Amino acid sequence: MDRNGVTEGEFEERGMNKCAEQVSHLALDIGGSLIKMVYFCGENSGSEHQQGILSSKESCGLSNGNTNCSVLGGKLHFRKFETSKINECLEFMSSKQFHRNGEDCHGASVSEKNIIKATGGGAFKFADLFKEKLGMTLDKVDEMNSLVAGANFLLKAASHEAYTYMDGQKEYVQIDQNDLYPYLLVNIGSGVSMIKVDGDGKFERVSGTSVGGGTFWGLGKLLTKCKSFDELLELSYSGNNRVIDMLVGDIYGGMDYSKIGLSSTAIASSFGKAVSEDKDLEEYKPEDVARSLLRMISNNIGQIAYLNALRFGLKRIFFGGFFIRGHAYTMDTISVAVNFCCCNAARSSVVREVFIVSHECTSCRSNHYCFS
Ligand SMILES: Nc1ncnc2c1ncn2[C@@H]1O[C@H](COP(=O)(O)OP(=O)(O)O)[C@@H](O)[C@H]1O
Ligand SMILES: CC(C)(COP(=O)(O)O)[C@@H](O)C(=O)NCCC(=O)O
Repeated sequence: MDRNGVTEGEFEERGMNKCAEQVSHLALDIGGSLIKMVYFCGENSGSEHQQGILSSKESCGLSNGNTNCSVLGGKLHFRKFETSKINECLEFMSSKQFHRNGEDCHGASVSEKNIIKATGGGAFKFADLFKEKLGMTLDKVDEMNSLVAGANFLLKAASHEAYTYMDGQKEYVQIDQNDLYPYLLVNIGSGVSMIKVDGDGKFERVSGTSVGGGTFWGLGKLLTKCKSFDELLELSYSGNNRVIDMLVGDIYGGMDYSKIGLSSTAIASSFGKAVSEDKDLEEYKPEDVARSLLRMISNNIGQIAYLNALRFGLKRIFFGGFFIRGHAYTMDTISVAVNFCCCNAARSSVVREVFIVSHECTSCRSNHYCFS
């Protein structure tokens, strides 16, 4: 896309340079697969964003009477880096001189400015590296606490943040703040955590599974030779899982097993066809393998989530984490898995609503949130 003769990459780059002096908040989530970075970049005075919803004090989180901050509006920028390429993240931070930012807002000492909030396992693993390379100290924040606080905040403060996804239809839901709790939060990252949330700061991690986003990407990489996660996702769009999965109909001669509520098209055994067919991996199309894998993992997560909702009598499940990435087929499979379990449960279903929490800016659909 071209904006006034400036390509998108340049646009972002120029914006970044412009805001190098104006970054007022910076925080990191260093997970098993990805580093997620967020920073707030204020707009110059006189810009069209003057009417920003963040006042100078609010945007800087100040309560000490310091009104030096000139930020009136701006953007929350989100960036991601692969955790295995942490040096790219360090180089980015260094090139943007993040460790020198904040004077305008905080009037803080150099040592105070060099402390940044960080969550995820990497906040522990890489603390020394950040100190050594950038002179920054990571102020570690517990990842479950952050996850729940973030989900509660988004669900309450941002409209159009959660949506249901069924049969290709994305439907944003209006959350009644007085009827939010309890809910099950399913975070699909490298692994999967399932958390029962009862209120602000009131939660319990009730379950999880190691078969998560890392499994999809790891197995997918080995089986398809894809070089990137996006390539693997793209591939799964065009695949047909029925080529490799063993369906109920394959076992029952094309018929449903209606007595126990299984249709002929239901997957009886993921990758099961590969057992009876005398084929090597190379004889299967990578797109079919990718599709089977995505269905297997998404189904499994959906089913475990459903069982945990049933276990605690929860009527809502929210799914989040970078595995989903707004990918239609992933969301559809998760929704179908939950509904499949509901329909097949012996007693009446408890789960009534399945929501996917979005990751994008709800106003411009890009990877930053706009405050204007
Ligand atoms: N660009 C990407 N590179 C690698 N993994 C990605 C990417 N986009 C989405 N993913 C998926 O997201 C998962 C990581 O999700 P995330 O919520 O960031 O977890 P973590 O905190 O463990 O890194 C990966 O395991 C992979 O399945
Ligand atoms: C250890 C973790 C909390 C780390 O979070 P992540 O980086 O995967 O987002 C997560 O990977 C997890 O909950 N794994 C599942 C472990 C299990 O319940 O079997």
